[in-house]
Amino acid sequence: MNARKLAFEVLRRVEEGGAYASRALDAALSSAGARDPREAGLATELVYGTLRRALALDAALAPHSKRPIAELDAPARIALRLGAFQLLVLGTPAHAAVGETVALAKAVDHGRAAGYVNAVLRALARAPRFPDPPPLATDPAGHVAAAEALPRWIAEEWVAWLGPDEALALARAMNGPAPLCLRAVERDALVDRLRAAGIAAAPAARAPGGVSVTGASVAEIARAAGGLAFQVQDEAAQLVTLLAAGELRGKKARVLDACAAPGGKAFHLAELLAPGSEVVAVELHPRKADALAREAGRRGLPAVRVICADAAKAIPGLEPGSFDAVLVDAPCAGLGTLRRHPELKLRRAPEDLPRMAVLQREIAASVARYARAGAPVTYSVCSLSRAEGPEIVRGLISDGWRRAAPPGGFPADVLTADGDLLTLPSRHGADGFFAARLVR
Ligand SMILES: C[S@@+](CC[C@H](N)C(=O)[O-])C[C@H]1O[C@@H](n2cnc3c(N)ncnc32)[C@H](O)[C@@H]1O
Repeated sequence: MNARKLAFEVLRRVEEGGAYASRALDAALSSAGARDPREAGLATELVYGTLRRALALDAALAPHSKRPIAELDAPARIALRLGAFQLLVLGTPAHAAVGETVALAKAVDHGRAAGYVNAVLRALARAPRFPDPPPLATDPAGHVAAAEALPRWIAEEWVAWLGPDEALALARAMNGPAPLCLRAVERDALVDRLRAAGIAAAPAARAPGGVSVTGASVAEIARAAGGLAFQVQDEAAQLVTLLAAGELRGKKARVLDACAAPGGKAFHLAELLAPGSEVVAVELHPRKADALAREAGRRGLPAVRVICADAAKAIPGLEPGSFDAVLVDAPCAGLGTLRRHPELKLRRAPEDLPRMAVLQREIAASVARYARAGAPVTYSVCSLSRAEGPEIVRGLISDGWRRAAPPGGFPADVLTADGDLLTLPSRHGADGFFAARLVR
């Protein structure tokens, strides 16, 4: 396996085919078969690093390119970014970074782009540097954007919401590796088994079912778990479910999960409730709804009942006022997950936020009718923007909802002054989530 070639092909699938980087990389690594772990590690670093740093790499390449990097054909742009990442971040010697990248470009488009890639990379190799960011004090968003290769509109949003220092720390954390966290009903037994197999595992800091693992793949964990059930799920996602379930933990209850696939929170809810409970998992897309139902069956969770429906409208078969809790884990821009999905930096646009907010507001307002009087409705997103978080809550409050107290013992360090959940990779290590628990 050639790590650079594999990374180049994965990056093309991401940019030209709209694939998720994590899925395209996993698929490419497994179809490359028996592999050298060092080459797999390099391929992973090249894919994630190039996507995370793409905007800064483009800025470094720009003075050496007659045409704007964004306007080049995708294979040339990807080759240039890959080469620049090796020169500027990995410190790869120029002959290898340039020569091997040009060889990749030669293999596509009858080698038309190779000469251009060669000339631009050679020029960069003579003066290998990123442009200096403007000072944080005078241009905070410009600094955050340039220093951490973040689109300026996201930097502006985070600076306005969280302040320049937190925005900078957050943008930096989004360029780091994402932790691996699991959820298990038999958490302590799982930690013991993983440790016995030589895997570094520890109880997560806040979620009672959470296990933090370092240095092992999911396949290695599954082998070491020896049949103990677990699910890969970030700690912040676990906290959202705990907020939604609240005092219902261990009790028989009916809970509605209005945006449910792939099912992490629905399965967690089913595990938290007493036997005889029901978790109605609603999902818009038929293929995702089918996969969710199959996975619930595979996990032996009969409490999960899947309905394929649009949660922004009346849901067939459901009685208003009939649920003890409602969770709205709404579709969102995903800005809290840039560590795991760095391609979102390039794929998202400012107009996504108001567009998502309209949908989020519609879904939340529509499904709230299914909560019985006094039952909590928890609204959550794995995104970090005011439009998708606090402003949605403000709208619901103006419609007559009020904030409910978080469940007893809920970790205080993930709660804002208003009592909403806000997790930041920079502060909590977990993914970026916003959630609010409301009642009427
Ligand atoms: C953030 S994801 C949910 C993640 C899920 N709760 C979990 O923990 O695994 C949002 C889901 O809502 C679905 N969705 C989008 N629009 C919807 C709608 N109008 N009604 C129901 N589901 C919708 C998406 O297909 C996606 O699967």
